[in-house]
Amino acid sequence: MISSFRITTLLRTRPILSPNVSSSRFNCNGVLRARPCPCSCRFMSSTSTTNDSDNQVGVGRRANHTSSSSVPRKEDQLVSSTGSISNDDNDTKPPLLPVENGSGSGDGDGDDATINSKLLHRLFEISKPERTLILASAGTLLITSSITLLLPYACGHVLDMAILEATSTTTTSGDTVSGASQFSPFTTALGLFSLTGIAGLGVYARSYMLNIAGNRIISRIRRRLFTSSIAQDSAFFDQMKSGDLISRLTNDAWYIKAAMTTEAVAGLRGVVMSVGSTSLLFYTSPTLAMVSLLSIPPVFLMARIVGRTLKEKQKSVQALHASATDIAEEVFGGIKTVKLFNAEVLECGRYATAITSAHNKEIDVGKAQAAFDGVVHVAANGAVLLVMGYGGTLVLAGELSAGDLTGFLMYSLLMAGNVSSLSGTYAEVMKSIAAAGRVFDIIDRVPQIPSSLHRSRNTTLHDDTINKPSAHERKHKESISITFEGVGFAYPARPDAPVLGPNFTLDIRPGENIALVGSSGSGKSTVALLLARLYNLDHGRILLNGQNIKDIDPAIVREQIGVVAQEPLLFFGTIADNIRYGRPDASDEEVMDAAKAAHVTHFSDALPLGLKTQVGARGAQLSGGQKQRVAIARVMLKDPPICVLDEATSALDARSEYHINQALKTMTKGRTVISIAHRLSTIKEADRIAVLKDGRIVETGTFDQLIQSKGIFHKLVEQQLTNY
Ligand SMILES: Nc1ncnc2c1ncn2[C@@H]1O[C@H](COP(=O)(O)OP(=O)(O)OP(=O)(O)O)[C@@H](O)[C@H]1O
Repeated sequence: MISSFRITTLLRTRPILSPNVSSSRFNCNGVLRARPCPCSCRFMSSTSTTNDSDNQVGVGRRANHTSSSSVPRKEDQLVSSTGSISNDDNDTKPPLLPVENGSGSGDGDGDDATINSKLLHRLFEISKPERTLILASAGTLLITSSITLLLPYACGHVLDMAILEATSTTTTSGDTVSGASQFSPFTTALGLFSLTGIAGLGVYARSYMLNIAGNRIISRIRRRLFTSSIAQDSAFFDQMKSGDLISRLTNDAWYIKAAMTTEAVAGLRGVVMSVGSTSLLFYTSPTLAMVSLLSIPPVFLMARIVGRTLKEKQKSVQALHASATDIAEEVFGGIKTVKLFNAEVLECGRYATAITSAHNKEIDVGKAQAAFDGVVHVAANGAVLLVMGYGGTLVLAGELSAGDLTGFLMYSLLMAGNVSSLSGTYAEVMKSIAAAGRVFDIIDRVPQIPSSLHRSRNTTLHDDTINKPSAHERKHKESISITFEGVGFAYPARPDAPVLGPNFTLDIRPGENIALVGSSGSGKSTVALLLARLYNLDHGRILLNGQNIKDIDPAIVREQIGVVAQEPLLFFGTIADNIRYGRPDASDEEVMDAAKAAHVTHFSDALPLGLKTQVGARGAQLSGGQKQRVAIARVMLKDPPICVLDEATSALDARSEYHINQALKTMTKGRTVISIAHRLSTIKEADRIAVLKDGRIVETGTFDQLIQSKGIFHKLVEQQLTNY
């Protein structure tokens, strides 16, 4: 009677896996786990590293990290990524956007299992440098798991000793039984506590090492991803949403980090603890062990079904989050336009729709996960209760001691907890595989046009060596001739709407200043973009001094060309930083000279910090004309042999324009200049004017010749003069 009462009391002190309380929040000692998950999910600690105690018994402890807000952001360094580059315009074009098959394996073939194992293999590869740390942290499992596995045995033993003592006391009517009096449960507990202290140290070491490994891994992934993204050609960026790229850099990279650290060790711990506790179950009572293992088949079956669903659904979740991020980014970048059009409500609605669909999809994922948690919960608790019922009967029949049953129940709980934890790990790894597919899709994408990152390419594809920009070699540039020969081009995003061609031909002599005119949208800026090889041609050739640009390293081509764009983009930093963008190794004096020549000092001198004044994100703190002057100074500092001035002075007042034109005249002396212009003031300065219409040059000549010929140019000028 007494012993069965004590067993019941003891069992009551165990955490009861109530359906109302998420067992994920407890360790096996029923202690509420203190650290919340970094995202707003309902689960507890699973931050950057594992902090889970080995004692974890509860089920369904997985965290659901799909919220972008949950993901820590980190500025990353630019590193080199190199690879084989197709340099052939006539190559079969690769898909503009990464194929969303999640294979990330480059070939995209194979069944699901093959793709998963390829991706896992690559994840291991990417984590290789942190192998020692991860293995060391896994090694701590030997200590912590052994101690954890010892505790149920010790508890059972303590209980048996206590029962023995109590029974002896009763039967001897007050006589003390020798030996039993020396047993003190408290001293035993104290001894076990010191062991737990050692296990605590092991948990600390594991957490500490995984934190380091995790951060290094995520940093490496983000650097590689950023490098591969930035290396892509313009056609890629025309179609890829920047929000999607950011989402891959943040959310997806975070998932991979979790898989390779927290989940990997959690998985290993799950295996060690499951195998350990199962062996001890068989050691204690093989019959009871068989009963308790009944829970495993439904858990694994469910894990397999749910794992697959999760992987697929997770990809949509990430894509939907990317769309929402894209909207946010666009709105914040264009906040003035939004406000000027009172479009706050519209934008809030747009964002709400996007983020709601992302979260609805997440709820969908949650449903699958909840069903899984439910099955695991019932299976695990069912098995424990079965053991309790059957084991209790064995105790009553005298075939099992109360201590053994207690130890057995504790091992059952350990096993159930770890099996469910293993299934959870499987589900998380499936999500990480989905994320890895999205990340490797970009990392593996070979740009059609090599970027300057590939210049000093003597390393392998995924080398992490920091590829510092080579020191600008400032050779004295000779004038360069430019020839467009039978060019045909349509933007890859609009392949059915040719902009130039089918036979766009133009010869520009070395040192010539040619003005390109034509109606809006006729393709003038496109000519400059093609010259700088930001896009590949559909057909034809562009020659610099007779050499096809596709046979020259694009970085070298771009070094020869300075473009002052219609809407120049400045970067966050000071005015001086932005000018120095033209030539990073320029001295302060050279920056100052360029600033003076481009009349930047006219406005910067009036600012308290002069050239050290911050321009804000995208140069938002400067006026349009000021931005143009900084952009001109940037090109002046670059000092290239070919200058493309795309409405370079359109935002300037007449006086500034006059001064800058003088400076540009000095700067462009002896250089080949393409002035893309609508304004007469620019056109008149040109040596020759070429009129662009329907994708080809329809007239060329000097200003006077074209006026006299009374052709298209004459009409354009007339229209402009009438508008004045
Ligand atoms: N990235 C792009 N993707 C698809 N189409 C584009 C892209 N950039 C420009 N276009 C289209 O190509 C055509 C030529 O554009 P381009 O900017 O070269 O004209 P432009 O003559 O410089 O015009 P403007 O004088 O107005 O600046 C336009 O119809 C434009 O809509």
